[in-house]
Amino acid sequence: MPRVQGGRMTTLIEARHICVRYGEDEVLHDISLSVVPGEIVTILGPNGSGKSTLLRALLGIVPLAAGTVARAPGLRVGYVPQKLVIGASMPISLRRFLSLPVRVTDARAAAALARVGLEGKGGMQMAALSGGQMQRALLARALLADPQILMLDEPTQGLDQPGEAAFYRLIEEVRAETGCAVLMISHDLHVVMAASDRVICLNGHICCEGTPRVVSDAPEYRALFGLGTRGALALYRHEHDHDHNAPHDHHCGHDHEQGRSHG
Ligand SMILES: Nc1ncnc2c1ncn2[C@@H]1O[C@H](COP(=O)(O)OP(=O)(O)OP(=O)(O)O)[C@@H](O)[C@H]1O
Repeated sequence: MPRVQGGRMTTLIEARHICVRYGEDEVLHDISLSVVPGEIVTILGPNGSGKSTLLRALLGIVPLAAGTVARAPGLRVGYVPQKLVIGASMPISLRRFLSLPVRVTDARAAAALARVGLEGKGGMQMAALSGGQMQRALLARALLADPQILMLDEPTQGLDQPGEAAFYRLIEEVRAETGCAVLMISHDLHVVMAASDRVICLNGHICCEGTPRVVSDAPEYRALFGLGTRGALALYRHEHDHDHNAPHDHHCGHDHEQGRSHG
């Protein structure tokens, strides 16, 4: 169960030894992690390493083959999916979108739009929003839940670098104002290193985790992401010096406890 100290919840979400299988494939093996109020935790990993599955397991929308996920009672989650595809054939205004699935007052909708820099844009058609505006719209809707934790699945995919940096600045502002925790998936190493309190490197299992500095110095991280400016490319090439096809016994030649800031 999430820990409670002095009447205050110290853990919002806690996964213990979770495994997820799709058919025969075990895509997540023995993952344990927790998120406490106010921290920004980023999950990094190559394509197909199970990042989205992990978020969905934490949200309770994929079944667990093993392990447990505990959420603080009544936990309010704001979920921002990777992207929302809205065809031009589905006319819906931004204002109406904000009332899906829960109707909100005009005042709350206006405040949420103002918070994400979309003041006065409620009348726009969703299909007409730019990529950056769409991500802000998704964030505005997530904020209407008054979340204790925001869960963001690669929220800046497809944005240019200034758009991406602006989006993460916005996330940090929201965290500072509301004290909500943030658990996000990102591919952008620079942003991750600048904006996260804690980084978790995932590749079916947790390869390493800790503060950005600890993780960026970890051999497991360097093997996954390469060094220096090659990093982002190495991510996709997945040059890893240990064998993930071997049984997931965590005998990867490195110490998984090293670099943990929480446990
Ligand atoms: N509903 C599903 N049914 C079967 N297999 C799935 C399903 N969803 C995901 N997978 C598989 O599980 C693995 C992990 O997928 P997941 O989307 O969690 O990875 P990811 O790290 O988020 O990838 P990406 O960076 O490409 O978004 C992949 O091999 C994927 O093909």
